[in-house]
Amino acid sequence: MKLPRRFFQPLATGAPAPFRDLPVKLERMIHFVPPHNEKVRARVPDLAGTVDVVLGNLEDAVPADQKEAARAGFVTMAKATDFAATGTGLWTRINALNSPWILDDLFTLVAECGDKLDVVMVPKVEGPWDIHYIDQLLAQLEARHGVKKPILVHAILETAEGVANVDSIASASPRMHGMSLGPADLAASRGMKTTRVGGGHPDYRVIADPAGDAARASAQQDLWHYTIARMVDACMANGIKAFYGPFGDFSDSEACEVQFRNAFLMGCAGAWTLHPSQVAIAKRVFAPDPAEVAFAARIVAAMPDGTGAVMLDGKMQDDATWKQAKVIVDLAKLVAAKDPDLAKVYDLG
Ligand SMILES: CCC(=O)SCCNC(=O)CCNC(=O)[C@H](O)C(C)(C)COP(=O)(O)OP(=O)(O)OC[C@H]1O[C@@H](n2cnc3c(N)ncnc32)[C@H](O)[C@@H]1OP(=O)(O)O
Ligand SMILES: O=CC(=O)O
Ligand SMILES: [Mg+2]
Repeated sequence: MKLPRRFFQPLATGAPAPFRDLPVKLERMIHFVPPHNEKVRARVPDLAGTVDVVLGNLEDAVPADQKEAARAGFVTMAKATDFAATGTGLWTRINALNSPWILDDLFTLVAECGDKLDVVMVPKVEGPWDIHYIDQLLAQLEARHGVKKPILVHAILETAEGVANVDSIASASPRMHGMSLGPADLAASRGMKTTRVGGGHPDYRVIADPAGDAARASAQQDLWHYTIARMVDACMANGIKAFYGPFGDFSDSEACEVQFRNAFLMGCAGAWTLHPSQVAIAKRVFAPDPAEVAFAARIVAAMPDGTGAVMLDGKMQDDATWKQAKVIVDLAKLVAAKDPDLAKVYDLG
């Protein structure tokens, strides 16, 4: 373990110092773009103003013979749009550490557009050693190319070993931005018997005891509850953000919304959107409900210094519920700063 006083030191001479605190950003959706697909890439300048994060994906879903085209497409895409001007994050998902592409991914992207790149998403992270490797390499590349602000790292939680090491991944480096659940790779890694990408499964249920001839009540359970809870705890304990990942059935927007909402209620900041139709769902879900915001604002106003006990509509409020209310009001303010329509609805002054 590194000494605490060395934790925030740059890992290469000339690399920017790591952030002490993460930049505060609204990241309701991480929108995946296939950069080798010229048609989709052409939509990025318009897309940039409508999503919180544009991610150019270099890993799974990019055919092996198009990895180089995806990398080049990402560089073109990064240079063509001023993402910072629209308040949109620019991320990439690099190839896995054991793949033949990762070195060229990082060498090319940091050299060509390191100053525009906010976050590198790292797939199939197994433990803190993977983050340490990327951390050191990024520091060397930042130093070589004179990158001014540190590029953050986001891990995908998508292997059984990664879940076993989730706490030490979350605390591995000050470069950690957060973590996303990757239900597809995780299902495979765990030997789960499903071909779905996220969401529920009709066969994962509990049933009531037999009671004569009456039909036994039965309810579907949430396959992802345990992992999302572990991920949220690991992230929040380390001051970083948790995200739900992909929902693969684009035809079932209702189920996508339920999966996103469960993640939101559990503490996630956002989710991946793989298709334009999922962007509106993420915007709807990852912004607090106006009635909840109004009630939270009343709690904050009723306890100006956040201490004591008061009654509101028959419900007891104290220091703990004040903190709950603060989470909602702070998020509403962040959303309102970006969304004038919701700013009017929230009416937080
Ligand atoms: C499962 C584990 C994981 O790793 S998930 C992450 C990896 N997967 C991805 O990144 C997939 C990202 N999405 C895509 O590549 C496309 O959405 C795929 C799946 C190929 C489907 O595209 P397509 O067949 O064109 O769908 P469509 O006809 O319904 O599209 C309608 C219009 O929207 C466009 N579109 C599609 N996807 C995106 C996107 N991600 N971002 C921006 N635009 C997108 C299409 O080009 C199409 O445009 P137009 O109306 O023809 O002009
Ligand atoms: O990369 C995402 C996943 O679900 O696998
Ligand atoms: Mg994956």
